[in-house]
Parts: sequence; structure tokens; C-alpha cells
Amino acid sequence: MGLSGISLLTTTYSLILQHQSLLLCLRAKGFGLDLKKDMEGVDYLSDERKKAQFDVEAMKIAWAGSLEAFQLSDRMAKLVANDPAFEKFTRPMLGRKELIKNTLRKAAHGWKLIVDLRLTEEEAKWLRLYIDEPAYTDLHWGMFIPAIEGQGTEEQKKKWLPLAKKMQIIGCYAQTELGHGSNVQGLETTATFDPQTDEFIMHSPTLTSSKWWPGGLGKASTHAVVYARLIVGGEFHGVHGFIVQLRSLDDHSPLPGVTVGDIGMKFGNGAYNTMDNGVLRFDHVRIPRDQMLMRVSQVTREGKIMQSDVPRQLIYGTMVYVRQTIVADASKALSRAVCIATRYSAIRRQFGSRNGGPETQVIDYKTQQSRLFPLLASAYAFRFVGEWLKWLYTDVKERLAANDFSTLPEAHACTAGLKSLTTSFTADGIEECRKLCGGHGYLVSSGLPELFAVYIPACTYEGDNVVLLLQVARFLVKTVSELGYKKPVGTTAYMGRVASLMQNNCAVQTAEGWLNPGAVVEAFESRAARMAVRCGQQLAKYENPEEGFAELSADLVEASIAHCQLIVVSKFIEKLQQDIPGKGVKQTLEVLCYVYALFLLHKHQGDFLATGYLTPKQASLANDQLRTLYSKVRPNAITLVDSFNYTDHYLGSILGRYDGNVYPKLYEAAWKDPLNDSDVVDGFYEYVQPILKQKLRTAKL
Ligand SMILES: CC/C=C\C/C=C\C/C=C\C/C=C\C=C\C(=O)SCCNC(=O)CCNC(=O)[C@H](O)C(C)(C)COP(=O)(O)OP(=O)(O)OC[C@H]1O[C@@H](n2cnc3c(N)ncnc32)[C@H](O)[C@@H]1OP(=O)(O)O
Ligand SMILES: Cc1cc2nc3c(=O)[nH]c(=O)nc-3n(C[C@H](O)[C@H](O)[C@H](O)COP(=O)(O)OP(=O)(O)OC[C@H]3O[C@@H](n4cnc5c(N)ncnc54)[C@H](O)[C@@H]3O)c2cc1C
Repeated sequence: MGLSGISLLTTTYSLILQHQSLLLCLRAKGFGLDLKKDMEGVDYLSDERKKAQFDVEAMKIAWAGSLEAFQLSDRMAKLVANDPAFEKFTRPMLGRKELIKNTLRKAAHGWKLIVDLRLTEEEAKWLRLYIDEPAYTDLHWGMFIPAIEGQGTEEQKKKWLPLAKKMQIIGCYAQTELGHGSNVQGLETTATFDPQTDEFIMHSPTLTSSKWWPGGLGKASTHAVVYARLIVGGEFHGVHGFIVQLRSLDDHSPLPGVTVGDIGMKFGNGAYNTMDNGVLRFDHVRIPRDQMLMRVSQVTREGKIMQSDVPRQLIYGTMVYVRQTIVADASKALSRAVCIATRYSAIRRQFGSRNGGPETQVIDYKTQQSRLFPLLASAYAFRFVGEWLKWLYTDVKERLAANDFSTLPEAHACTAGLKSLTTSFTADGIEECRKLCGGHGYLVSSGLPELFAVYIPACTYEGDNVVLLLQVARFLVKTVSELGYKKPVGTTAYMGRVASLMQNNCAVQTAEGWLNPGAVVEAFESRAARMAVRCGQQLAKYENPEEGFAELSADLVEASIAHCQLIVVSKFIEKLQQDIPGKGVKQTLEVLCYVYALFLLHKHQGDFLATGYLTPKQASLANDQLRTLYSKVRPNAITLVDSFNYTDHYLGSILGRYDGNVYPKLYEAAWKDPLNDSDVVDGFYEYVQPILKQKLRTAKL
């Protein structure tokens, strides 16, 4: 077959699919065919894109939040994608030292762009996101600076923030220790005030008091906000944050009394190993008194503790901030995995060929749809709840600045609960996407293994997900116990209608009856209220409330999940009550909203049935409607993932390529693996050939 014959094969999509395996054989070394030339520039997903029933450009704006947000994000994504310095294909093959050096190089190049192009903080944030490589800069900008902003006095902010924002110092957030992470009040590092020298003495009294995990601490940071037990006059005054210099600003060597290093390799290749999570010990290290973050409590020159009006929980404020950003990140990680799995599901064909025609696209299998489309809907749901949570956090921040702390408990419950809900679902969702891509999903070049490895610690960092749901449970139990005299507000306002939510059962009679926002919200409210009240009633039976709480904690976690799912469903529905421009955009989002809600209802039907709100028939009608909804998603699936506007660089996946040119690129990538540099593998002559050449003497073999 000549080259002209080969190019003929490119004329139609279906023909190419039929002959792809033949072409790939020809590409093998020795045939000298340049498949790349023949295949490039063809959009294998163009037929799919023509099926869209909505305006994709308008959906991109709805996803981004506004035209300005879209343009900014798009600009930063392209800046990164077009810069070869940010190549990441070889990352999983690098050894740890090369990996870290490579990350330091990328972070430096990113900073140069930020300075040279005079990027705003918002632009810089998006730039770092699209560089897509966990680095010390995440902790510097994401936790060190916010900790000073939230817990420092005006004077402290004036001194430290300019240094940090110009990157003249590099900081991290050193809270967790070898022996304690979740139990912050159990931290053992001490900060003892010495009135003679007006200093704090930072000390690690035990092995378990070693700081362990802080990102950026291992190799990069010059400073840390260190959380330690404040000891004044021999008495313990709670855990507080202290700014401590760790390394010389000249040669980066650890300062006297400081032992610091990296904690070692973590899960996966590449992945989170680009981060220098560290270990830190202090041997009576002295820092000036004014390096304790003093917005909440102050220690005077005379060694007196002064409490401001600010509640002590503000010491945990940085975690509230980061948990809120983690919810937004969940939608990014999930949408990325879903984008890969959806595009590949439209390219991949298995079975069903009739009369030699093409096989069935796996996306057309109902089982594939029932696994994939709820993930797609969840990505949108998390995007919108993340947007709402950002608003809530901004509101709380403004209130805190004006010394109004009234909404802090709700902000804590919402950020903790939604962080837990969205990260657990996303971690499972990425793994499901890997399975949805069959064998090829297991290849590093699919992008999914690294995405999974990098993402799963989100279920643990910034608060273990179960520990966080138990915080939500405390908030719910308190709300229920106060119902008689305090009107619940915000996300628990529905509890104010607890009597009717306990009494009235679902009125839906047909599958179409589920296409009603009122019916959906009432179902989720009733389930959440009934589960919380039931927990409250059970708890009341215990003399010791703490003992009861511990005993019932598994049920309390379930009640918290029900409450958090209600928030996500409600915020999606509220979003749809806004003006959303663009042909078919709102209607398509409505379909996704129902998919999200009815999928949850189906998955957790045990709750809805056990609380007596639904009959089995009504649960079954919801499932019937869900099947119909999947058919409505199908024609829009590819364009719904295109609306995320991810570059091929950011996706980092051959299976998820925008043009769908999967097989030739997978084939090409295999040949780029260093193992294929030579035909005869290193080690053959030492370890394989002797076996092949051995003369066996044993009779048995
Ligand atoms: C890096 C940032 C950039 C981008 C983000 C994107 C991705 C992240 C990428 C990588 C991750 C990188 C970094 C990760 C960093 C970390 O992990 S930092 C360490 C985080 N650690 C934790 O989250 C510890 C979890 N534990 C806790 O939060 C608490 O100790 C607790 C379990 C909540 C408290 O337990 P306890 O019962 O002992 O509580 P107390 O201390 O006695 O306090 C109880 C009262 O306080 C209220 N409370 C608790 N937490 C908060 C809070 N955060 N805000 C406000 N209020 C809070 C609680 O409700 C009680 O109130 P009360 O009932 O009225 O008394
Ligand atoms: C990749 C990564 C990055 C990190 N970055 C940082 C950082 O920059 N700075 C920093 O300070 N820390 C960091 N951490 C630490 C992180 O915040 C902690 O690991 C996290 O808060 C969980 O605490 P733990 O490890 O003590 O878990 P544990 O509390 O020991 O959890 C172990 C198990 O016990 C259960 N458990 C614990 N308490 C309870 C309870 N009361 N009731 C029921 N079950 C319970 C948990 O659910 C879990 O199943 C990082 C961690 C990781 C993995």
C-alpha cells in the first residue's frame, strides 16, 4: 500500500476507525510511514460536536462564572500550554531529585512570568493552577500568607506580607506533627515565653512532636507559621501560630537548633512527589515575642495574656479558607477526569458491528452512561456549590474584618462538610473514570493514574473527611437541640420547618413528577431533617452526651452527608433560578441538575425509604426518570466537557485529547518510553541470556 493509499484512509472517520489497527501495524519500525502527518488536523469528535443542543461558548462562560473569569482563565491556560518550559509528559519517569529540581525550575519560571508580565494575584493563581505541578508555592500563597492575613495584627501584616508577596521569604504552614494531625489541641510543640529576653523558645520535646507533613517545608521554605502550645508563666494557654525562620536567607542552610528535611516518597509516580512535605524539629530555638500571630490573643512584654474580642476559633481560620478552595478544586479535578473519560468513551468502540459496519461507541452503552453522566453532573454541581461557598467565605471574611463573628460556625460547618463530600466523591470519581477507560485508562499517558495519585490525599489533608463530617454533625445536633427557641438560618433554615418535613410525605406520582425543583428539594430536606432529628432523639437517651456522640458517630456521619448533599442540590437549583444566557444553556444545566439529584436519590434510596418519606414505587419512578435524563445528556456529552475549556496540556491525557486522535498518539507515546530506546533491554546479557543458554541437568525440568 503506497502513501496515497494511506491518505485515502483519512477521508472518513468511520473508515479510519475500521483501518486504524492496520495503519498502526504499518507505523511500526521498518515501514517508515508517518502516521502523524496523515492523522493530524482531523477532528475525530467533530460529529459528536455537531450534536450539541446548546451554545458551547455560552456554557464556557457559565462554567467559568463570568465572561471576565473565562477570559482570564483562558489567557493563563494558553500561556502555560504554549510554553515548553511547562512540559509535563516525562514527569512520572523522573527520579525524586530530578523531579523536585524540575518543579523548582517550573516554579521559578512561573514567578518570572508573574513578575515580567505584571500578572495580578488572581492571574498568578490561575497560572499556578495550569502549571499543574504541586509545589512549595501552593503553600506559600495558599496557607502561609493567608495565615498571616487572618491571624496577624495590622503591624505584623505590614511587616511580613510585603516580604512574602515579593517572595523575599518563602513560607509554609507547619501544624501537623508525627503524633497528631486531626487533634490540633493535642499538638506537642511548645512556645515558651521567656520574659527575660522577650522571646519565645520553640521546642520539640518528644519524637511525636516533630512537625510532619507540611508542604514546602522539606527543602524550599525559609519560614513557617508553626502551631505550638503557648506556655506563659508555666501555664498552657492553647495552641497558637508563630512565624519562625528556619533557613538562612543567604545560603539556605538550617538555622541553629533547627532540624529540617523531607519526609520521603509518597503514593504514585510524579504526582504529589513534586512537593517537599517536610519534617521539622526545634531545639530551644528563640524567636522575638512579636512573631506570635496576635490577632486572637496577645502576650505582653510583661508576660500577660490579653484576649481580644476575636473568638479563639479564628486560629483555625486558615483551614476554613483552604477548605473552601478545595471544594472549587474538586470540581476541577473531577471535570478533568470526566473530560478524559467522556471523550475517550466516544472514540472507543466495542461490539455491535453489523454487516462489517463500525462497532458501538462505548458511550452509547447505558451502563457506561449510568456511571459517567452522574460524574459529569457532579462536576457541574461542585462547580456551582464551590462558587456559592466562595461567596459565603468572602461574606464571612468581610464580617470578621468588622468584628462580626456570628456566621463563623456556619462557615466552618459548610466548608468542612462540603470539603469532605466533594473530595471523597471526586477521589472515587477519578478511579471510576479510569475504569470507564478500560485498559488504556491504566496507562500513565491516559493522565488518570497521576490525577488520582495527586488527588486522593485531598480526603485527608485539611482535615480527615470523617473528622470533618463529625464537625458538621456537632453543628447539626446543636441546631436541632436549639429548635425550640432559636430560628435556624442559612443552610439549616429548612430545620425551621421540621414539623412539616417530618409529617408530609412525597407526593410524586409519575416519573415526570420528579422534574420539579420543589419536589426534589423537599425530598432532600425531609431526608436530612429526619436523619438529624432521629440522631438527636437517640442522643437524648444518653446521660453523657459525649459518650452518646461517640456511640452514634457512624449515624451522625450519615446525617451530615445528607445535609451536605442537600446543600449541593439546593445551590444547583438556586443557580438555575438566575439568568443564564445562551441558547439551550439553562435547559442543559437543568438536565444535569436533575441527573445529580436523582442519581443521589437512587444511590441513597435506603435513607429516603427508611425515613418513610418515599415509597418504593416513588423511588423506582425516580430511577425511571434518571434513565430518560441520560438519553438527554448523551447528545451533549462531548460539548459539555468541551465547555470546561481545558487545553490538552492541562488535561495531560492522550485519551482525552480534544481532537480524539487517540490510537496513533498512544502508539507514538509508547515508542517514546525510555525502555524502547534500545531493542535489547539493559540487563539482558547479565540476567536473561544466561537463563536462555543454561544447560539444565535436573531430570524433572
Ligand atoms: C495549599 C493551599 C492552596 C490551595 C488549596 C488546594 C489544594 C490543597 C493542596 C494541597 C494540600 C496542602 C496543604 C494541606 C495542609 C494541611 O493539611 S494543614 C493541616 C490541616 N489540619 C486539619 O485540618 C486538622 C483537622 N482538625 C481540626 O480542624 C480541629 O482540630 C477540629 C477536629 C475541628 C477540632 O476538634 P476539637 O473538638 O478538639 O475542637 P476544639 O479545638 O476544642 O474547638 C471546638 C470548637 O471550635 C469550632 N471549630 C473547629 N474548627 C473550626 C474552624 N476551622 N473554624 C471555626 N470554628 C471551628 C468547633 O465548631 C467548636 O465550636 P463550639 O461547638 O462552638 O465549641
Ligand atoms: C499530601 C498531604 C499534605 C499535607 N500538607 C500539610 C501541610 O502543609 N501542613 C500541615 O500542617 N499538615 C499537612 N498535612 C497533614 C494533614 O493535615 C493531616 O494528615 C490530616 O489533618 C489528618 O490528620 P492525621 O494524619 O492525624 O489523621 P488521623 O487523625 O490520625 O486519622 C487516622 C484515622 O483515624 C480516624 N479518626 C481520627 N480522629 C477521629 C475521631 N475523633 N473520630 C473518628 N475517627 C477519627 C480518621 O477518620 C482516620 O480514619 C498533609 C497531609 C497530606 C497527606
